[in-house]
Amino acid sequence: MRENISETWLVLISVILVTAIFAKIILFKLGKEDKRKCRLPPGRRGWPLIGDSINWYNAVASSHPPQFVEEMVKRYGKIFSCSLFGKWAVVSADPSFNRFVMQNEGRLFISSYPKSFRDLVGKNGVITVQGEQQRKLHGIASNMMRLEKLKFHFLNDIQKVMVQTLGNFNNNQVILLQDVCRKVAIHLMVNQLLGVSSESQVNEMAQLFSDFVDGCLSIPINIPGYAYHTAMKARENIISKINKIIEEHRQNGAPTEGSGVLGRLLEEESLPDDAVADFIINLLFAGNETTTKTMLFAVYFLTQCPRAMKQLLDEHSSLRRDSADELLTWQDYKAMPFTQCVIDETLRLGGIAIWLMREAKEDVQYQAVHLDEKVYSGALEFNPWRWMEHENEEKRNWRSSPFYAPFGGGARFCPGAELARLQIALFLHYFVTTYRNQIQFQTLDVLFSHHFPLSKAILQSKKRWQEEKLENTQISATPKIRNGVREKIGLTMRILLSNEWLQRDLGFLYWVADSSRCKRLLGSVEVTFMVEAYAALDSDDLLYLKEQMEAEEDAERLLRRTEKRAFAAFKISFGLLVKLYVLPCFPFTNKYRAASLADSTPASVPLAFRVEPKPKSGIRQQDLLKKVVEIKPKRPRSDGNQSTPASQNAPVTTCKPDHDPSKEKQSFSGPKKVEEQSLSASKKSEEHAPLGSHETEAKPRIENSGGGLLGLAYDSSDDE
Ligand code: HEM
Repeated sequence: MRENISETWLVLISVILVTAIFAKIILFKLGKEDKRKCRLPPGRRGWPLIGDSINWYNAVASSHPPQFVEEMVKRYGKIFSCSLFGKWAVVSADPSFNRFVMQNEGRLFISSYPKSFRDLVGKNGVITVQGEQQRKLHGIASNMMRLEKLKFHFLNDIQKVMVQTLGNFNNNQVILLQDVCRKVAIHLMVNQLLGVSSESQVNEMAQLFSDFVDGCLSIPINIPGYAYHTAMKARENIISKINKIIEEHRQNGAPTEGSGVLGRLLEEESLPDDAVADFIINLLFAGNETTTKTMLFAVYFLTQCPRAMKQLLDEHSSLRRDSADELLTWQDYKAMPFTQCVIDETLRLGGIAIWLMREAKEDVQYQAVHLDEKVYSGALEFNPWRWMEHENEEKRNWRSSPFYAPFGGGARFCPGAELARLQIALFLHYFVTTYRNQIQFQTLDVLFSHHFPLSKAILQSKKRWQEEKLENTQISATPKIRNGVREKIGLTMRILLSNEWLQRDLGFLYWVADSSRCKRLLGSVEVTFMVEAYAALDSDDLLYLKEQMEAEEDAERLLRRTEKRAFAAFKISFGLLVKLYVLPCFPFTNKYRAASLADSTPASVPLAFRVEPKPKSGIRQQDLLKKVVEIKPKRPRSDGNQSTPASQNAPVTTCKPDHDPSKEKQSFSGPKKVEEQSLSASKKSEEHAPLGSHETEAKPRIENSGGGLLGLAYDSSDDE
């Protein structure tokens, strides 16, 4: 009996609990639980506690960050409310309201950051302080980096660092573009903030700065092994170095030149030591990642848009000094109008500072106006020429325009804006003029590793790329992206045969990296051409092969068998390589020796081709190759293994007319044709699109959508 009673109670309690939970869910969903809702703009509460946090996060981590906001704007209007990370938030995509919020900093709204972040960047820095103190520090920062000071204190130093850092990259190395930009930006920071210039000191500080910056955007777990912990340690070390410099400065007086922002701060201002250290660390945080990303995105967009690249190169070639050691002058910097358009367009489309947080009873402000089609026609295209249009003159004023605010506004307007623009312009100058041959005719494969830390496999692959001393063949890799999901890597191989470069697509392989879910999935394997067979054969072999191929069907059978074997060899040789999703991108000197394929994979090499050389016949090698490769390529499989877009993300950025993947898919008709195809596309667009013109065929197009902070992508030839 007792047992029965307690069971009934248990059931009753469970029913009450479940009902309460459901009631809570329903109330949350109806938005009735929180009375404040009626004071908020239209919107929704979403799921209890979680609200829209997952949707928000998925969008921000995807290749199209504004996606969530776009959807909400469609439903509720440009200012809406939602629940993010357990708090009510107001999100604004309205230019005028955004401006109002920025102008009312400190009055109606305040900038706010989590405690873990404040602990790291320092409680006394310009970013973290409020009110009078913020105004004071902001004034100092703006004064230190204002336009008139740049020509005296920064112009030459930036160039020296640039020349030195870029010069340290060896042409025979495969270097990731993001590594280049990161290194340049960090070295600039060390030099300009601390005035340090000796190589060993710069390297030591660069490592500390780099550890610090990594931790700023990481999960705040202060336990050894975590990036945040490493960053806290780096912060301590940076502070002790700064204190040492302060001490030296007090003992020896200011150095005559090159004392950096720190030296000038000590000379001109009277801040307490701990405030000096936090001031420097705040600048480091605010200036480093933003500048790195802008450099990276600028080169990425340019490589997707040969017409813009050409115009930029022309502009900079006309500035090139007689002697390589001669530095650019301030007049040179002022004579870069197109470069300024490229910078503006990169800042607009790249979404570097994609959202700014303000607290006013837990409000969030979001800026999505840069990609608003109503404000910018062809908003998702990289179109630097738009900034030359008369109608955009007003809009372009990045200090006051409500439609273009890459550096924020109001009391927290970026004090480093002019400096950043100078750095990026000079970076573009030295980058494109130094590496023009590598980048002029090649697509630079830039890959963004924001989402994932470099895995061991990637590092191994990178090492392998660097170690291989490959001749006669160049390989480039391109990520294939569909619906915002990085699906696989496409490899293109160029082989030097009889002084002519043949170019073939090797197929797309292996790992699917689902950027929104941070997962790696195994994709299908396809090889469409027997390129490896070219590599393993010399022209005599090919002639012999031709003789062997009397009957069409025999030839086809033989080729199919060879293709299979060649692919097996390819798989072994490149198995590791193709798992890259951080790409070798620059300079384009990866080489592959034909023999190395055979050497490394003796069991799988197509033995049928290992024949005695025959005397040369009059048949032209390229006709023969044409014949060989015109055998119908394997069609890509469309079975369940084929990688499918796992996310609902909108597709991503690409520049269409200059890179037409459909051409790559055409049957191969001789090396010249391939070269012509790739060159004529860019040539045509150059010829038919004069400066400032906007014919659609010449204008680089960003397909579907894009421009997010966290990812950009490429056309997928699979889509056809
Ligand atoms: C392309 C590069 C850059 C972009 C896109 C950028 C963007 C921004 C934006 C949007 C803000 C406003 C943040 C807010 O309102 O909460 C800001 C603030 C700031 N930026 Fe930049 N920035 C860049 C480069 C730099 C550089 C090179 C420095 C200095 C070395 C710098 C130093 C600062 C500082 C100190 C603040 C905080 C100002 C304050 O809170 O009073 N930035 N930046």
